[in-house]
Amino acid sequence: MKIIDIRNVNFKYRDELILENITFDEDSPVITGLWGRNGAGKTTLMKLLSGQEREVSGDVCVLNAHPFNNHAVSKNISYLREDHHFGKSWTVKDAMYFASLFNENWDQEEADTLVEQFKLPRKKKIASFSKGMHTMVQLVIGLASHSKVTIFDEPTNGLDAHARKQFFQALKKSYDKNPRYILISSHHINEIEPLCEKLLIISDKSIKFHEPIEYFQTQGVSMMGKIEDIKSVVSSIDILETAQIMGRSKVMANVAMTKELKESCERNGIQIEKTSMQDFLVNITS
Ligand SMILES: Nc1ncnc2c1ncn2[C@@H]1O[C@H](COP(=O)(O)OP(=O)(O)OP(=O)(O)O)[C@@H](O)[C@H]1O
Repeated sequence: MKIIDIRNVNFKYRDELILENITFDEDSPVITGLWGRNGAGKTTLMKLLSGQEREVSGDVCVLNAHPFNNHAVSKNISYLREDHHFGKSWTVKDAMYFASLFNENWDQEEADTLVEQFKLPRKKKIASFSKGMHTMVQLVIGLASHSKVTIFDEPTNGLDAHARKQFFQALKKSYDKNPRYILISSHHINEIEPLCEKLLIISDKSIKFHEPIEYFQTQGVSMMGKIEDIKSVVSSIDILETAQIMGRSKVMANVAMTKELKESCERNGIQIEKTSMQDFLVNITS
């Protein structure tokens, strides 16, 4: 059974095409990072996967079923986003109680441990919490639910560095204990890189890449030298960006950092280094 199977999906808000011909699948538990520039359609894709929006055409299949308006499948999907509302008078204790009723794989021990770790007061109203504390309540629910498909939409927005680190550690621990499909969006690729086994990149309304993290760890190089020398080692179509620095050319290229390429650069007097993943992604989606 495929966990996710998305075929030729198009989605519009009114007449505006937001996602076009989206196709990807996943058949094993994995932590996948979702990256794209502002307005690229990350939240929209997450809403389609969690059954909160319906595709205009194509087929969205999650856990072998169409998730839109389908409680049988959506009970196995957790979608956590910043503006989630809790009941006005709810405390953490209430939120955890309701979450335990709606999530059949709920792990109370993990929820208790996380509430302690995040130092969330159990009996105070969530409505009186700071923005970061409010987010933490959702993160605890997202993790302790152990849903087969768990989707975190920019989960660390508004969290301080310490809380972000705690969340990432908790996510890894929870996943190791119970591997499942986890999709996590973030603009800060460096933060999620150590956690992710794959990256899903959206650009121009479509999936640009759905690759293991290792692909992004080798792809994308920065070269400095004479442009004619650089063009002798990489093809012009792989050149993403060129700048002039003190009479020399600085080029970012969409090629893998291989031993052969390093050696060719050495022979041609070209300095070469791996670009940061963030720079590479920004350039490849420009
Ligand atoms: N309810 C809506 N009605 C109309 N258009 C919408 C709606 N929600 C989102 N959009 C549009 O859909 C596009 C994709 O938005 P989406 O929120 O999915 O992007 P995103 O990648 O999550 O962006 P960001 O990184 O800024 O959060 C944007 O152009 C946005 O304006």
